[in-house]
Order: sequence, then C-alpha cells, then structure tokens
Amino acid sequence: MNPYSGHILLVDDEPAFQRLGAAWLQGLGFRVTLAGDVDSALQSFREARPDVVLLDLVMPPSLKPEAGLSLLEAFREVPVIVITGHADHALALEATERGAWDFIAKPVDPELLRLIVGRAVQKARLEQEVQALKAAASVDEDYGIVGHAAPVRALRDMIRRVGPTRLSVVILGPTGTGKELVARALHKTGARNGAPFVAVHCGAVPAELLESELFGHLKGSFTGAHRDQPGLLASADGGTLFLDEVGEMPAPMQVKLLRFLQEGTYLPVGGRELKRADVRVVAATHRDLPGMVADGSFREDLFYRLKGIVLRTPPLDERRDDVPLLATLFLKRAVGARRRAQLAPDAAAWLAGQPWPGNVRELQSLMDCAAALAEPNARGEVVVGLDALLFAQGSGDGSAKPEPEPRRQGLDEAIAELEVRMITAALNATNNNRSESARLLGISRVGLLKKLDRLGLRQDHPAAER
Ligand SMILES: Nc1ncnc2c1ncn2[C@@H]1O[C@H](COP(=O)(O)OP(=O)(O)OP(=O)(O)O)[C@@H](O)[C@H]1O
Repeated sequence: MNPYSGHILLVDDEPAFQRLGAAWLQGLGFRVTLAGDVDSALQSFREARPDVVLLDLVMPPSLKPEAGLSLLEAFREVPVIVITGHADHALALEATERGAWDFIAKPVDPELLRLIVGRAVQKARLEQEVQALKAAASVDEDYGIVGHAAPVRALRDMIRRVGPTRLSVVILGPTGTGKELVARALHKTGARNGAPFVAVHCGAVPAELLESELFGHLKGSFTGAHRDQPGLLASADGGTLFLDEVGEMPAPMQVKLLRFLQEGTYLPVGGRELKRADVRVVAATHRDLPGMVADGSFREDLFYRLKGIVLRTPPLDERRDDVPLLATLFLKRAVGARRRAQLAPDAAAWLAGQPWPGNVRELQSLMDCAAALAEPNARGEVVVGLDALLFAQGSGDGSAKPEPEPRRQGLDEAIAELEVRMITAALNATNNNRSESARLLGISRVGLLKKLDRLGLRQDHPAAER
C-alpha cells in the first residue's frame, strides 16, 4: 500500500507554510485539509477525520503555546506531529509528554517531513486495523449474538451444541429478534462453514415464482424463461438453506419442499430429471407455527420434518437488561472504529424502559439515527444523551413515544428507582466495570460501591475489573 496515501490535517497560521507544506504533501500523494486557528482546527478535525495532524502550537487568537498544547487532548485518537520554532526545545518536549507523537522544527526540512509524516500515517493505519480486529474478535466470540440475559445465553449454548450437527432447525420468535443472525450462527459453527449460506424470504417471493426460485427452471418452461436457471437449492449445495418466514410458504410449495426433505431430490420447473442437493435447512418464522399446524394452514408432516430442533429468539422486552449493551454496540458500530462513542446514563436508563415492539431491529435503527445526528464533542467523542435519542426517535418515524403515566410514589422511592435504573444501565453498558460505570455516572468508584450496597445490587452485578 502507498505509504503516502493518508489524510493530513495541517494546522498552521502562516499562509506561506500552509501553501508550501500542503503542496509538498499533496505532491507525495497525501490528502491535505488546512486550518489556521484553534477553532477551525477543532472543526476540521471533527469533519475531515484525518489520519494524522501536523500542528503548530502558536496560533491565533491567543498566540500562546498553551492553546496549541490543549488541542493535543482533542486530537489524541490520531498521531500528532508538533511543529516548533528552532529555539523551542522545551516546548517540544512538553508537547511530547502531553501526547504528541513526534515533533519537527521550523524551517521544515521537506525530506524529514516526508519521513515523519509517512511513519505517522503507517502508525495510524496499524492502530485502525487493530481496532477493527478487536471489534471483529469480540463480536465473533458470541457469533455476533450479543447479550447477557439468561435466554440469550441459553440460545448461544444451543447454537454451540446444535450447530455442528446435521439436524434441521426451526427458529421461532417475533420480528427483529435475531432469527437470521441465529441461522447464520448455526451455519458458522457447523461443518458446512466454508460452503454457501443462502437465504430466501418465503413471503417476499410471489407464490408462483417460489418454486422456480428454489428448484430452478429449464429454458421455455414458462413465458420469460429464456435460459436454464439453477435454483437456490443448487446454489446452497453443500451448505445451508435458510427459509425465512416459512409460515408464508404456499400449500403446494409445502408439499414439494417436504418431498425434497424426505428424498434429497427435486425437479426443476419444466424438468424431467431429478436433481440432488445436499443442504441443511434452517427455517424461521415470527408466526405461531404450531398454531398454524393445529388450524391446518401449515402441513404437520412438513413441520415435523423441519423441526429437528426448535430454537426461540426472545423479544427484547424479555431481556431489558441487555438493552444498554446492545444500544452501545450499535452506536459504536454506527460511529465506526475511529471515534469513541458512549451512551449517557439517562439515555441508557430511558432505553431500558421502552417497550420495543420492533425488538432489536428497532433499537438498532434508533441508534443508527442517533449516531448520524450526534455531534462529536470537543474531544472528538460522540456521547448520546436522552435529548439526542428523543430527537432521533421523533425524526426517525415522526412519532415520539408518549412518556408513561407517572406512578403514585414517594420522592425517596422514585429517586431509588431512578438510581437503580441508571446504575444498572451503566453497569450493563460497561460489562460490569465499576470504575468505568462510576465515570459514566459522574460519581466516585467508592460512591458507586456504597450505592450498590444500599440498593442491594452488588450480587446482581459482580465486579468485572481486577
Ligand atoms: N443479540 C443480538 N446481538 C447483536 N445484534 C443483533 C442481536 N439480535 C438481533 N441483532 C441485529 O438486529 C437486526 C435484526 O435481526 P434479524 O434480521 O436477525 O432478525 P429477524 O428475527 O430475522 O427479523 P425478521 O423476523 O423481521 O426477519 C440485525 O441487524 C441483527 O444483526
């Protein structure tokens, strides 16, 4: 990869240096954004998201080095190269102590600038890669199914046990609860991992096309069939076929699917020769499949063929304690690895109290929306508070949820309830890290420990940090 392909924020108030420095860096292949004072430097950092900052410490309006030094904290996510005068050795050392990655003296030697900036960009890239790998690793451990709630832990345990078998699986659960995520996890944990995972939404394909979609068709078998077309069963051969919303499958197609499941063979539309495919079938629906069997709208024999085992994805309402954790995950994903992001305690507590009829998907889209609307603070962090969430919710679907009716209770009781909600939310959002939770809540660690004892929360939230 070209070592000179990064994005540099050049912060210097001297127009001549801006011009020459930018031209030299651009000539090497870097993208350059310019800023000439403290405020525009902060704004450009937020908007341009550079890989590296070149920073002159003495700038308007104050022309005092302290103003430049204070920017080091705001830019701490990326390597900062400080530009100093020749006589400013002490200042350069102080800048390095306060987080600058390197320094270079004016008048700047262009070759030295090339070397230092090139190294800084490489460091920035490595750090970005490490962050991305860490994020991916922490998600992979749980097959991307995040949550500490008992039904979620039980679900992951079942996936670990059922994934490697050949059993077919039916996943039942309300919309947006992660059924497809579970199906993919089953595929990933099984021996078919390297083969394709093919999903078909049985309700989204018109009934008359579903057969050809699954089994394929031969040229001329119907108007518009201009050539032979293999179906999704053929594409999934050796892997997993995920039948999403299987409850929507029309009755004639149910018969044909059953035949395939029993015999392992199928007939493409317009074909005479049976084809064979080796697929593991995982089916899912938000509908009450056993109820549909009982009322005759879903074939009983097919249901028993599909249901080697039944897994259930719980509604988000039944795993409220996971809401802040999931919300923080989605917020971080939406903001990206290069920015820090966190949920303010009032936001976490509010989220945990919402009904979530659209389940995890609804929470995810709210966090996507909040992340898109949120402005990073002066330190480049995105902190989503309750006001931002309410705003995002209003702009998301235009229907702010009404606040629940206040219950009749005394002030002490109400305060204790609020404390429990905010503390639980902070602990969940930080994986029970007490120091981090105390910081989020704006209290000391000792203060938090006392509250945990007073509110009887200590045993529910064992300490995570050593
Ligand atoms: N426990 C979880 N951890 C992380 N992400 C989750 C979790 N559960 C669901 N999601 C995310 O929520 C979104 C909705 O999940 P998914 O599509 O799997 O739900 P579904 O039950 O199949 O929905 P539908 O019934 O509408 O098809 C996806 O982006 C998924 O990654």
